[in-house]
Amino acid sequence: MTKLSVNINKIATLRNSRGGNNPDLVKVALDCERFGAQGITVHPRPDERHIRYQDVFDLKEVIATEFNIEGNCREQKFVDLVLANKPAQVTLVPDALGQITSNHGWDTIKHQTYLQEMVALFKSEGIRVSIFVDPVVEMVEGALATGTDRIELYTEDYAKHYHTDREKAIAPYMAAAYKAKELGLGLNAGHDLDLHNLKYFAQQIPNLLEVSIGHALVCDALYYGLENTVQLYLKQLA
Ligand SMILES: CC(=O)[C@@H](O)[C@H](O)COP(=O)(O)O
Ligand SMILES: NCC(=O)COP(=O)(O)O
Repeated sequence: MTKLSVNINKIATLRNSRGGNNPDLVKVALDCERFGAQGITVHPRPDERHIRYQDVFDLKEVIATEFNIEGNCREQKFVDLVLANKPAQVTLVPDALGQITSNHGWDTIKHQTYLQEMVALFKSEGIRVSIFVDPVVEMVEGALATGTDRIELYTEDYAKHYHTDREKAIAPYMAAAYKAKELGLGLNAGHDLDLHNLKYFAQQIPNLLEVSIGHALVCDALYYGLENTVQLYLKQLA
């Protein structure tokens, strides 16, 4: 079964817009768990525009499901944060400073030696590692050589083209997923997955262990409420 990890970045964005603690990020995380989510994802960025570094410590105290921290390991502050909190999983994402949102995966061939070092560091602390990659077979093969446990397929392109030609949109993801399966790499996916495109993705990618979903899920919660929305997403994965 594919696990749903709710990315709560956008809850932090809303909270930060007024400087207080409404909505309460920790409460929302606990409610997502209570409503059935099997994991919580955060992606702290260096400017702390949504998730603050302190949020990670606060969440780690209380989260009972799988805690996934995403970010760029080129920033020492991120590495220190992950090592101090020892989440179930760290997802390595190669974002530039000030980037609005993630827009590409790692080049696992060019940065292989560096990634090997980072993967070994996190794994030596008992943290499962996932590397964010584009749906390109060579990048999956390169990921294997880093020693990573999993890869996360960057799904923006799939989401963008789903409504025009979903067979064509899913094709590179299926090729990457089958390569990961053949190589024994675990498979996650995320970015712009939503209530329209999720079911087909999960049906076509049978070895999908986890999806992390934030932006669309939080938008849907405005209309359906958080509990219904988490349930609706879980239903797409059933
Ligand atoms: C790695 C990934 O695709 C997501 O974590 C996405 O980057 C969310 O980050 P923002 O909420 O800052 O857009
Ligand atoms: N790893 C992807 C993620 O956590 C959520 O991305 P999005 O649903 O906010 O696009």
